[in-house]
Amino acid sequence: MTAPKEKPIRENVIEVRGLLSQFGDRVIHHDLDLDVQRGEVLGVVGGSGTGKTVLLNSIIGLKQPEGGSVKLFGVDRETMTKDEAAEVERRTGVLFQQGALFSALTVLDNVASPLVEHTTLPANTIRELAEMKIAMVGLKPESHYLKPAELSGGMRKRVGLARALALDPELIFLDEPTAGLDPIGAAAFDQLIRDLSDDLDLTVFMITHDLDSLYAICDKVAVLADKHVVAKATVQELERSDHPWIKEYFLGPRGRAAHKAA
Ligand SMILES: Nc1ncnc2c1ncn2[C@@H]1O[C@H](COP(=O)(O)OP(=O)(O)OP(=O)(O)O)[C@@H](O)[C@H]1O
Repeated sequence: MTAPKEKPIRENVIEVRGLLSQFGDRVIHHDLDLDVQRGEVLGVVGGSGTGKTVLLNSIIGLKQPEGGSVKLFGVDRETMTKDEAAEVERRTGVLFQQGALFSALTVLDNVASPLVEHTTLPANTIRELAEMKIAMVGLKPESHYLKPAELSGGMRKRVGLARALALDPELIFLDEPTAGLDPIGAAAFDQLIRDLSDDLDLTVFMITHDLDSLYAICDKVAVLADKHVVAKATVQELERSDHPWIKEYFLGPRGRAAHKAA
């Protein structure tokens, strides 16, 4: 596996400032700041229920923040026009935790669906583009006419990734992409994400509990605790942190095992 290389600092693709997220009286995020630079593979970690998915949803616009601001590609979510929102959506891909594939559609039609929705391309071009994305994530043409129920968990993740890549996004969001995969499948999926980021200059926002993924492919890791991002740094820097949760996470038995394997 190729270790992440040091990259020059580039413009922010995601810029979150003073985010406040609540459900009723329950505060999930308070004064949360986060920057993600172009081309960066960012791992997002934190204890269960710390609000990683809520953060993802707030950035992609599925949850309206109660305060603060979220900018994508330099455009503020709150004031963006309908056209700007459509443009941001076109430049962004999302792989949800459960894959969120359409169960009634074949692999090919699942991957083609964003192209059907967002472009006016002729059907044969859409089909060719979908076939290319399916090949790009390492699936064979035999998978084209299978339905999601006929796929393994790893294949389903790959189809979800192919669909997230359908519109050639510059930024993708992945919610626990390797959850449920065996270690070999997870390592292969990690490598695929790293290669895509390197080859396509893709910015990746990846929620994960998988320490191996952090060591193998992430340029930086953002840690969610105490309702905000308490650190954003390389894993090597985080290993030296004094924050109790970070210490426990990286220097506990699983962290040490991942460190040794990296
Ligand atoms: N629609 C909702 N209504 C009310 N509370 C919600 C809603 N969605 C999330 N929450 C709450 O927000 C908190 C953060 O949830 P979130 O799913 O973001 O956690 P997470 O860090 O992704 O957790 P995990 O690692 O277990 O997936 C949780 O306490 C959850 O119960």
